[in-house]
Amino acid sequence: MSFPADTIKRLFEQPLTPQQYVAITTGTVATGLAILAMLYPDKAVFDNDDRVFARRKGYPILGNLPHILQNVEHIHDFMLLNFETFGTTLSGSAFGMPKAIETADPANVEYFLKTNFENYQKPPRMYNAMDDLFGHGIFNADGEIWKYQRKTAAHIFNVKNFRDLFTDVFVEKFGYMKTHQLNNAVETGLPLDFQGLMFKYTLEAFVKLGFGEDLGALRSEAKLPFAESFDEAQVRTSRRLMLPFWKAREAFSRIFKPWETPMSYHIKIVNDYATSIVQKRRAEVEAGVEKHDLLTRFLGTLDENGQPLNEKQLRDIILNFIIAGRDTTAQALSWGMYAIMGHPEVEKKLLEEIMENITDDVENNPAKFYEAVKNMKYIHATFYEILRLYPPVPANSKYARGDDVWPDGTIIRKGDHVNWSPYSQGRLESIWGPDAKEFKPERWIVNGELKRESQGVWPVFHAGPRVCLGQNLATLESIVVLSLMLKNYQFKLVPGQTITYLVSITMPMKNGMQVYVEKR
Ligand code: HEM
Repeated sequence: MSFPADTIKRLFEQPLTPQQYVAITTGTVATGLAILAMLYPDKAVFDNDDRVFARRKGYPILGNLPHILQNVEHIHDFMLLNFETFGTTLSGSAFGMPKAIETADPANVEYFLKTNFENYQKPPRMYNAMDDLFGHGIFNADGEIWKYQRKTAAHIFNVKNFRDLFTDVFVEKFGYMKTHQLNNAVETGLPLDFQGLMFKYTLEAFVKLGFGEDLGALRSEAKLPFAESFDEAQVRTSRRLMLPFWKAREAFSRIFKPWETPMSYHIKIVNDYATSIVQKRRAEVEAGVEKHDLLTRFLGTLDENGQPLNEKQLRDIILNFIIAGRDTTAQALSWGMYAIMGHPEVEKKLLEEIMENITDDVENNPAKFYEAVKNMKYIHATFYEILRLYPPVPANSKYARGDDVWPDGTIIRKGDHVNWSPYSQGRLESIWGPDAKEFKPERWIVNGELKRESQGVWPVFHAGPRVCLGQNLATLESIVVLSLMLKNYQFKLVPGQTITYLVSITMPMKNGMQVYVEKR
């Protein structure tokens, strides 16, 4: 049977009813989706990459996006599971996200962070998502903008400062914490939030040695509004990085969830704080007050264009250094105490070493303290082991400027995103052996000597030209604090808590950690 041409013409000329319009549109979209689902049955639509990667099977059109959404609250363990199940170099594709190659292979990590450093930069997507909080500070910069900041800051981390200034600040600020929060917890018998206290301590200590200011974080009962907003802005920044379409999602939230405080509110609070520090220092410099801290150095520095730094550049520097100096070390101390409380045999060995080296005389003399720390192998081993299992920067990302081939043969193309996971690397049996998930500081001591792993095997402080500038500072601070705490107090975990991580730029405990404190 065939329709005469004038019948077909009449059918098309008739206006469609709304029902017909909906039916035709739905039919067209459904057919389109069905065709795309056939073409992309287990990966993201338009992912036409012809390279073969080990990977978790995705969903039609959406690829791995549903897996990511399902596991967003424990993404680091999900990544670990993927590496354990499918191999140490993988790639998935997720709708709305750029092509990413994920690796936990130490040789690859060392290669792209160190050997072929020039070929890898921070991902443009990351600059964008992190811009509100980090601006063009050291963590969110490459090239000349990164170089002048690294060069300027490096001057601060010299032996003289470690011996004469840093240890002094760490011991002094511990003294305050001891006579206030810790002794108070002993006397009242009430639990305290250990992580909350560590965040206050490291903030107070870093602001003092970095910017020459006594912030009063330890004096304040409540969390400072600056710290509150700084933490929230970091969590939101990490969501921007992990999930697609962040600009649309945030615009949607502003309209449909008007009760939520917007990112701009938190950014204003942190900006006001950073700007107030800069203004105060400028006034001091004008009044002829001499200081030699990090901020003073940056006030005398020229940027990549040979210009003195403006308020925005200085604000970026302050906030980047606070995250570097506060969050990472507070988390290392919190996860560290958690691990020590769960391993009395480690605590006993630590105490023996502390009692032998940190006598009362040493405890009250920062220069001697600095020297004594150098002999304490077991506490160093414990610190490395803490970072292996609980790396404060648990995952990270780069972007390939050009084609490349990795040591394991993986083909990299210009524009690929490269993700690596110190969290997974620290827990893989293929790297650390069958006891990989156990807390064993002894693995860092071989024939009585402290052993360091290569930066590829243990990238907790990054690797190559961008290796963490503060690693010795963080190690000294952590060892001073752990020594003084364990020498003076015994900590007991309040039962019934869930201790887990919060997914953020770094790896804080999600609900803090309540402990009882007793005098030793
Ligand atoms: C346990 C404590 C710490 C850990 C685990 C840690 C880890 C890291 C990591 C993984 C990076 C690379 C970040 C990236 O570019 O993606 C980094 C960079 C950096 N860290 Fe640390 N850090 C710690 C403590 C500190 C401290 C106390 C400071 C003191 C200011 C500091 C200063 C820096 C700086 C300035 C950089 C940027 C280096 C560059 O890009 O050239 N860090 N750190």
